[in-house]
Amino acid sequence: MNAYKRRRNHAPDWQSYYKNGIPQEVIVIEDSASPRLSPALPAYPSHPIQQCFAPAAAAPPSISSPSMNAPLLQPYPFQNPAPSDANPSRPLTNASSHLPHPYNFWLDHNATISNPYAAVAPHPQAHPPPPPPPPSSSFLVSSPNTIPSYPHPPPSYVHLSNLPLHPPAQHQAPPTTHLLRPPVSAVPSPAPANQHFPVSPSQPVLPRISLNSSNPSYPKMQLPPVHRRHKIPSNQYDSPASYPSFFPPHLSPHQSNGSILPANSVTQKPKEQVNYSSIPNSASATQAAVPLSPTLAVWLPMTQSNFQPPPTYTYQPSNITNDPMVVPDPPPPAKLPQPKKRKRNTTASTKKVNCVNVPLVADKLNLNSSVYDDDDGHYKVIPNTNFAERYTVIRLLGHGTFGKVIQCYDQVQGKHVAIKVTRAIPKYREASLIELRVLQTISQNDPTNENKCIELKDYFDYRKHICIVTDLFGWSVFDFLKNNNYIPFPLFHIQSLAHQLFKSVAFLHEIGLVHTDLKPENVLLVSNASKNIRLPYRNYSQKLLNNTEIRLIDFGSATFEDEYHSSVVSTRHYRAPEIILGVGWSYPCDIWSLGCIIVELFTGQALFQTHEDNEHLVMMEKVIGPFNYDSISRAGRSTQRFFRTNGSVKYPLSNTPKKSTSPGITLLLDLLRKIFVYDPAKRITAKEALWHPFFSQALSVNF
Ligand SMILES: Nc1ncnc2c1ncn2[C@@H]1O[C@H](COP(=O)(O)OP(=O)(O)OP(=O)(O)O)[C@@H](O)[C@H]1O
Repeated sequence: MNAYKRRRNHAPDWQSYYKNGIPQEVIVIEDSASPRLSPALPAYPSHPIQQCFAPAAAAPPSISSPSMNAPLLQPYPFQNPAPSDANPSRPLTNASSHLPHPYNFWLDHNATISNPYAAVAPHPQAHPPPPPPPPSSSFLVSSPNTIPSYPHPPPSYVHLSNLPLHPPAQHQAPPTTHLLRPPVSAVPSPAPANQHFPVSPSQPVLPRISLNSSNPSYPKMQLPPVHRRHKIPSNQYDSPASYPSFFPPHLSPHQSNGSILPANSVTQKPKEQVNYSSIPNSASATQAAVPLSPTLAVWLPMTQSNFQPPPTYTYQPSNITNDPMVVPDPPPPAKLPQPKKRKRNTTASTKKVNCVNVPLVADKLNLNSSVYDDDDGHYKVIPNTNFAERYTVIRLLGHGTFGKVIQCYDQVQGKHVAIKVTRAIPKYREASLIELRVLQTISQNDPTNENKCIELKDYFDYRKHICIVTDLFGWSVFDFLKNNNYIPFPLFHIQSLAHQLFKSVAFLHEIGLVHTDLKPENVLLVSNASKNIRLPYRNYSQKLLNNTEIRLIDFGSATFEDEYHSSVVSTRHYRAPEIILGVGWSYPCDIWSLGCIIVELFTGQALFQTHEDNEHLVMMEKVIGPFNYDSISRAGRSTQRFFRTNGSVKYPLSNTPKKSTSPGITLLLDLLRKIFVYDPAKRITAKEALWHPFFSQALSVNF
């Protein structure tokens, strides 16, 4: 609700990130002591992964994101030479020489984590967080370097028949529990031999699905099955052609004019067997006995500077292929179609609640309000007191400008619930009526709660406080991050969290709602029960969630697209540029916020840590690229005031404190590239994002 407050000033020691070497095994310690952390965290940022994504000198224009004239996110290891932020004198041409190998962290073989979606512990907030850990000499953050497993070609376009696994001779028993893949039902039926995955008898075959697919808590990844991949609803990003950056430049099927090369015009090199074991690889010694997953088997060699692609990687439009699993593509268009102007009207079946009647619960004691309210109209939380003749107050869960959230015991249903008790002040009471209306609309349109927004269980007016009753959940994602010393989530958890978020937001947008306040604090874990994982190269343990299921909360600022929009929405760090520039906002502002959240899950840090408009814009300029000069010159005076005559953001200002720093943070994901598009009309939608290949890649337990 509160768009204006906050927060966060911490800085992990990125320098000592890998200083003790690469991980070789994971030890799982059940119920071990809290992690030991370092109190001294030097200034952010200086992590090599950030240096990898320095602005490109001459990046090609993005076909699918025309507004990004010069995309600044350059993937490791395909980046153009460019000086890094942290060390401008050092070009990044030879990133692999100073970066740890991204796949050193592929722990397929050694990971011993059994089903991470198993037990659901009692509500975590019933147990106070562990005391602050003792200081340690080093602070290591888990690996944002897992990111370079992306970009990669979607499995259905990759023919691996001739790809040797490395090294077959030393293959050991395939892992059984750690390859996290979508449920069986969501995965395309296996390809015939020698077509998509290595299946020759001399080559080991990794299990394609090893997670218990019947586990209902695992989010259903919406994989585009092979035979349907050209039948997804038509939009900007629904075909292989929409993902040009997916392919390394020399493999791209796209010509510079945007058209797709016909398959037979792609240069075919003589068929050759690539000897991957001869590729210099700092990880080879430790990974010698680790079988590679299909995705890794493709991308590990590609990360080497001397990699020569075997001809089997060549993209072929499927009308030429003999693969019976692939439906022929339509003939390639001469020019990629311009993205259509997308209209996201609410569907005809959307039920919009227009009137909320809040039942009154009488106060039998008829006390003076000063007994139960403080001076600000907040309800005083006193444990073990009666609340609304039905609940017993247990404890305070959280509070904001608009009120408090209290854990209560429901004597009728015999279970714990969360009650949001709004301040007894007219404007906050009105705001909570808006939230109630939104929650009712959500319930009516998703009665079985498939879309993981918080469910309204009850509501009433008690002692002049509007009260909203919901199920009780665990920590917010932000609280978990904080309690894990801001150690980033592993990539396979980020995949799951991001997929659920996009699904919830796609649903909200479908019914005509913009959330407007998406942030890690408003994403609750159903349970924050976790394991303590101790990595041998760290001298402390870290938490690994047992279950990544989440619920989206705080619909206090949610706005129907066709109704009044306040001029400023969103919490600062997650605020989209169109809101700052005052040029009008809609659904895409949620997508921007989701992008910021995803980066935060990757890094443990808010992407745009600022409290000032110009500084915020200059940070965006640094991370994403220059704003569009034409649209600035067409914008009104109030927008133009942020820019110089050449279109760059005015910064620093005369009153900017000297020590104010720029974030220097950039992270590359193709998905983020499509999210962080200045023009909201060209930004990827939540529905489109659900089809993004990031969500269909199989990820291993990876730190
Ligand atoms: N159902 C729930 N289960 C457990 N904790 C909850 C629940 N709902 C809310 N909380 C806790 O209360 C906090 C505040 O909730 P919420 O964001 O809905 O209130 P708010 O007044 O709008 O807060 P803000 O002003 O910070 O946006 C959450 O961050 C979360 O920690």
